[in-house]
Amino acid sequence: MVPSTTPALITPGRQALDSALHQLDQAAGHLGLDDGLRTMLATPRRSLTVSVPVRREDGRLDVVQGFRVQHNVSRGPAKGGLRFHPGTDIHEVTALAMWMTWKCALVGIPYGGAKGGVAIDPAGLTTRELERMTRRYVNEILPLIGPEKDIPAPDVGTDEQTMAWVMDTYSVNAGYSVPGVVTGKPMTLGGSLGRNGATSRGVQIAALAALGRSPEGVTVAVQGFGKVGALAAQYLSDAGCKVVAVSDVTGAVHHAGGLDIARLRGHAAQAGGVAGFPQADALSHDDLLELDVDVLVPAALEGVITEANAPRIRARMIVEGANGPTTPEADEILAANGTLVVPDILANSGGVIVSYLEWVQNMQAYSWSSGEVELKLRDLMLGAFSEVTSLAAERGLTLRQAAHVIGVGRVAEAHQMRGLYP
Ligand SMILES: NC(=O)C1=CN([C@@H]2O[C@H](COP(=O)(O)OP(=O)(O)OC[C@H]3O[C@@H](n4cnc5c(N)ncnc54)[C@H](OP(=O)(O)O)[C@@H]3O)[C@@H](O)[C@H]2O)C=CC1
Ligand SMILES: O=C(O)CCC(=O)C(=O)O
Repeated sequence: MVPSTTPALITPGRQALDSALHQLDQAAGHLGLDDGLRTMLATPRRSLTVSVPVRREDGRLDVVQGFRVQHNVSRGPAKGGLRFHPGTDIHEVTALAMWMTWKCALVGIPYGGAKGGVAIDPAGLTTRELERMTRRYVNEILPLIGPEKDIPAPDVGTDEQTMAWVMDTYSVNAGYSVPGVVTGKPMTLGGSLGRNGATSRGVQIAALAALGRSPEGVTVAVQGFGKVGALAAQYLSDAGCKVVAVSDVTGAVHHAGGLDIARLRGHAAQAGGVAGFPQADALSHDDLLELDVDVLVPAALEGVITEANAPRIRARMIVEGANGPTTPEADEILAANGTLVVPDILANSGGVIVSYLEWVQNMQAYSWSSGEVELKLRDLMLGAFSEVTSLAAERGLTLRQAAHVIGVGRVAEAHQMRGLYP
């Protein structure tokens, strides 16, 4: 079922899609789904590629590609983030949209899966250029999105300011304010308490649940120090773990006695990255992934744990803050070596869970306290965690296989009940 690809055409995005299709194929096998339904689940429902003109401050006109893929809408409106990254392509966005479908089904929120992206480096644009580009991209995907159709949110390279521009562009076209069209918004535009740190809080909840013992002194390495990685490091450190290493594009830093994460966040904000943090030694990007730690949290991009480095991974547990950081070949090696992998669609589901809570608040024009949001987040995540670990134990599956069997199974059931599948 995994389509064959010419080696010369294999981009990181294509590799991510191949991984997602492989995981679907395995789950479909466990569920005994027939070929027609498998093909339906492997195929995005809607897939849009757009050209986005970007007028630069010096008058130049660049044209970049943008995408929005709705992988599945059988359980509700499509939901998923917007990624601004130079390496983004249609394959990557399709893979990320497919993972959103299984993630929403796994944690039991009434959404399908989507993802969007623009192949651009936001750090290379001025704020005005970024705003113009975002608004133009949103205008291009306008027919697809809406609070009852498809609701974007932040991902790599986007933030609450981006979401504010999405909300405004959509609202200007509608003629009235539509806060429910996007989540991860600033509080002043209808954002939810707790959304900023939600993915990281979820990573902490998943890691502590998987550890099943006191976090005191548990050693952690975190790859990626953006929205997810920095706060995951903070929350794990707050819980008593010793975060010994973190990295971002500027480099990796290590301190065996434990990094002061609050100080490191201050340094990264000032210096533009973690490199050069005075209370730590420099480390290579590759070495960070191979440190002898209790917990490794990949929180950057896909395909960083592969068959090449998996045999050298010494972490006892991997908690996937990122989407798709581990390839299927690496998964097999890690399973054989006894490394527990808490899979992305479970470990990083805190973000979309609180996005759902934000959307529910928007649709009711009502707001919940941070305590209420946190309680609902914990309930949904721990409920899914317990279902995944029980099924894994019962059927002798890895946590990723069990999570996919549950997520894919729920979507397949929705198709069958609706009769969309003849
Ligand atoms: N934001 C969210 O709510 C959710 C995000 N995710 C996933 O989490 C991951 C991170 O997203 P998010 O934190 O939002 O993105 P950000 O853009 O906020 O941060 C990405 C981070 O990754 C770093 N990075 C990129 N490449 C490398 C590399 N090769 N080695 C080390 N660090 C690297 C970046 O470094 P630098 O800053 O120096 O560029 C940055 O610190 C993605 O996989 C995303 O899909 C999953 C669920 C929800
Ligand atoms: O919050 C959301 O809606 C989606 C977050 C996201 O893109 C993800 O979970 O990968």
